[in-house]
Amino acid sequence: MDIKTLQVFLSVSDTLSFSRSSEQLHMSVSAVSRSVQRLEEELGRLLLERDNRRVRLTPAGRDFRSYAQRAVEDWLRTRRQLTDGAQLSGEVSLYCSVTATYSILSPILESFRSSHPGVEILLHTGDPADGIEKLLVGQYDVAVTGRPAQLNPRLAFLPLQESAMVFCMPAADCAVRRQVLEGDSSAREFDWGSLPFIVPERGVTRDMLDLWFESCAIKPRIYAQVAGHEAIVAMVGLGLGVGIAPELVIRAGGMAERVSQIPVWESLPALSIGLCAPRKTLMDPLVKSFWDVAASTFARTV
Ligand SMILES: CC(=O)[C@](C)(O)C(=O)O
Repeated sequence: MDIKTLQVFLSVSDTLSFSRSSEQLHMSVSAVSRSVQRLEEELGRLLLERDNRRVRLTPAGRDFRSYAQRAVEDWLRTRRQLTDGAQLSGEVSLYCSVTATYSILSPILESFRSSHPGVEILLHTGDPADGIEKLLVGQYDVAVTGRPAQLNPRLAFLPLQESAMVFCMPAADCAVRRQVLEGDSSAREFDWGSLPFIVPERGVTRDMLDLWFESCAIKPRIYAQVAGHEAIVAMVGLGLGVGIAPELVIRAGGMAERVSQIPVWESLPALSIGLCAPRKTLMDPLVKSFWDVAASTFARTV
């Protein structure tokens, strides 16, 4: 049994006519009929009932038809992916945080590498807050970033995963933790202004936090401004202050045990994490194929 045989069977099960299928497939009627017959012999079951007037699917034929449809679709898709990928060669440059390399990029790269073996990925890590700027000056093709409230119209954004933004404090007993626990952080009147805050230097999450401070009428005490959420989580874990970070970064990093969440009266909006690229760059078939693989990888997991 081969794919061609399955295609012949599917055609006859659609047209319910050997002669119409023979025209459709550019084969002789006897070749179509032989092909179905050989399939039936191989399976030891009758798939099509024929009499002089008409052709009908048997119950076994109906079952086999759904298998044949799946097998043919699967084959066509795989062939398309392999041939598309084999034809493409070149480089795609990516910019993202260390956390994003293993939590977001690794499943994408796994399928991309097998479907596009000729394409090389150049990966650079750094503060995700710089991603958009770097794309706009043409330094990279694609970045993993949080979605800004206002996206520059020259950029496209593909959302892949949502992550809650979490306020965190040191998990071990220390002065900062005691200071938080002295009051009720989930109450509106909690004194946030006296806590040493470790905040992102700039970027989407810094903007979110500034808005939050403003809407809650809090004048924060900024203890440190750092690049990258991993550094915030590490500093909080060391007992230096309280901070914010996407839950994904806390969970994926090595300090998850050393920080704990601070309950809040009003939470920050969730961060939409995804791929960002200049619209112009997306017209490059290499970049577009990476984008498409990312979309289908995450469509399966979300
Ligand atoms: C925005 C982003 O890339 C992450 C994974 O959330 C991060 O590293 O902060």
